[in-house]
This record gives sequence, C-alpha cells and structure tokens, in this order.
Amino acid sequence: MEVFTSIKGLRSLLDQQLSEQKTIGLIPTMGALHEGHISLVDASIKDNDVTVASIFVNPTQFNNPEDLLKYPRTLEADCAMLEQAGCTAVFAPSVEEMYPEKSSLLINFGTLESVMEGASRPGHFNGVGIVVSKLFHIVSPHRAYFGQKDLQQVSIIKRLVSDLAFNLELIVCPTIRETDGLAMSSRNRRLNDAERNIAPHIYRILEEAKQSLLAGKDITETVSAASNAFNAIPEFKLDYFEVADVKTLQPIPSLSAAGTNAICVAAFLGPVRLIDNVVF
Ligand SMILES: Nc1ncnc2c1ncn2[C@@H]1O[C@H](COP(=O)(O)OP(=O)(O)OP(=O)(O)O)[C@@H](O)[C@H]1O
Ligand SMILES: CC(C)(CO)[C@@H](O)C(=O)[O-]
Ligand code: BAL
Repeated sequence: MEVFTSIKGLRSLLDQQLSEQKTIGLIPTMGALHEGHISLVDASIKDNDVTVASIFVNPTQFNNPEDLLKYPRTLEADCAMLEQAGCTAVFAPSVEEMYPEKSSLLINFGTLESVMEGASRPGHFNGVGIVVSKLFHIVSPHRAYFGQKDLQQVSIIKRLVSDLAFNLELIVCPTIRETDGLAMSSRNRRLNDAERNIAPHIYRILEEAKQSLLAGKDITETVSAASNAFNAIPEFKLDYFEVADVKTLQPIPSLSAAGTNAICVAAFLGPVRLIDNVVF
C-alpha cells in the first residue's frame, strides 16, 4: 500500500492504473478509522481493481473550532488498518495541498441543507461539497463509498454528483454498530467511560421511536416521547430528533412506503456531538 501526501504523486499511480483499464474506488474519510470505515473499504475492494482511501480532516466543514481542534488524528494506526484491509493507496494531504488558497466557493444545497445537520452546523455542507468535489476531481473514481450513518451527507452528495455531472457511481453502505448498538464513529473516542456507557441510549431511543411509529403512534407524540427519554438522562443535550422523508429530508406528517421514512438524531454527550439514524 502506498501513502501519498501530494496530488501529483497520487495521480501518477492512478494514471498508470487507468491506462491499464483498471477501475478505481474511493472512500473519503477524516481518519481515526474504525470498522465502519473498513466496511466501505471492503465493499470497494470487492467492486474495483484499485481502492483509494483519503484521510483529510477538512477544516472548511467545521463550524465549531473546538470540534476541529479535538477531532481525533491517528494517521499511523489508520494506515496500518487500511493496509491490513487490502487498500491500494492512501491519500493524506496537508491543508495547504488541498487548499493552496482559501476557497471562496459557495455551494448551496437549498432545502436539503436547511434542516438537521445543515441547520445546526452552518456552512458544514458547503465545506463537504467543496472537499468531496475536489476529491472526485483528484481521484476520478468509478465508484465512491459513503456510510448511511451520515444520511443527510448522502443526499447532499447525490445532489452534488447529479448537479455537477460527476461520472461515477455512489455506493451507500449500512451503518456498522458496536455490539451495544452504538453507531461506530470517530468521535466516540472522545467519550469518557461514563459517557461511553450512556451513548447506546441514542440507538435504543431511535429504535423505540421506530417501533412506536410502526405500531401506528402519531409522529408528534413519538417525537415528544423521544425528547423526554433524552431529557431523562441529564448527560444528554438533544440537538434534534426528526422524522423525515429519506430523500427530501423534510419532516413528514405521517409514515409513507417502507424504506422511505427516516428518524435522524443529533445529541451532545458532554462536549461530543453524535448523530445516528434509522431508515424504515
Ligand atoms: N458506523 C459507520 N458505518 C458505516 N459507515 C460509516 C460509519 N461511520 C462513518 N462511516 C462513513 O465513513 C465515511 C467517513 O466518515 P468520517 O471519517 O467522518 O467518520 P465518522 O466515524 O463518521 O466520524 P465522525 O462522525 O466522528 O466525524 C463517511 O461516509 C461515513 O458515513
Ligand atoms: C465525506 C467527508 C470525508 C468529507 O470531508 C466527511 O464529511 C466524512 O468523513 O463523512
Ligand atoms: N462524518 C461527518 C463529518 C463531520 O461530522 O464533519
């Protein structure tokens, strides 16, 4: 496995592979890798000749400076995991390599970003849109892999691919969870032991809300019961709990066809903000 910090170095490998008609899979990440990321790498290795994982903590998508400062960075361990998984190449550029000049691009995703993560983290999806576009241009993958854990990000990137006519296939992979249900996330490393023990309540409350909706309970009542469940655990500070259409991400008044309904949650546990969702 080769590790590249320069765009030029990575391109020379990829140009060679493309000249041999090889297919390329890209897994964009911010590092601090876990089994969730590796599941995307595994999927790419099955589908493609060449698998590139990028590791870049993208400053333009952080609206909270402390979140950026404290984001876990574990490049050496990440590379060992990727090598073990069978990844072909890692692209781990510096901020200067990705942003030689401060980017002045503005990408507006309209109603897709006016809710949930977009509403709580102003500018977040502009930064995601910029960096993912750059990664798509740099790597020119045939396929790109994203996790359902970041459900709104998936919708945003689908729109980006369509609006900017990126010639690639987006593959969405299911959320990988710890045995107690907690969605794997790099930010879980920032939880202390007490917070880590409480964190699985996020998925429990999501699942209870899903069961209650499937049993015919009203959405407003279900959301209110879920908020109460979070408020009953003083360590949590609920940011949002939304029942939405999985494509438009807009709140829905009642459930629709199976597979089109989503419940999305963001909650602070101490200083750490975690997100999760279920689609049903
Ligand atoms: N538990 C998971 N299961 C499947 N995919 C995941 C999981 N966690 C993250 N991913 C996906 O991995 C890619 C890179 O995500 P990222 O590097 O931000 O990791 P993360 O664990 O989501 O970290 P954090 O949410 O703390 O930023 C994204 O497409 C994301 O959806
Ligand atoms: C897609 C991504 C790597 C862009 O920085 C990031 O938002 C993430 O890790 O989900
Ligand atoms: N996993 C989404 C990237 C972020 O939280 O900034």
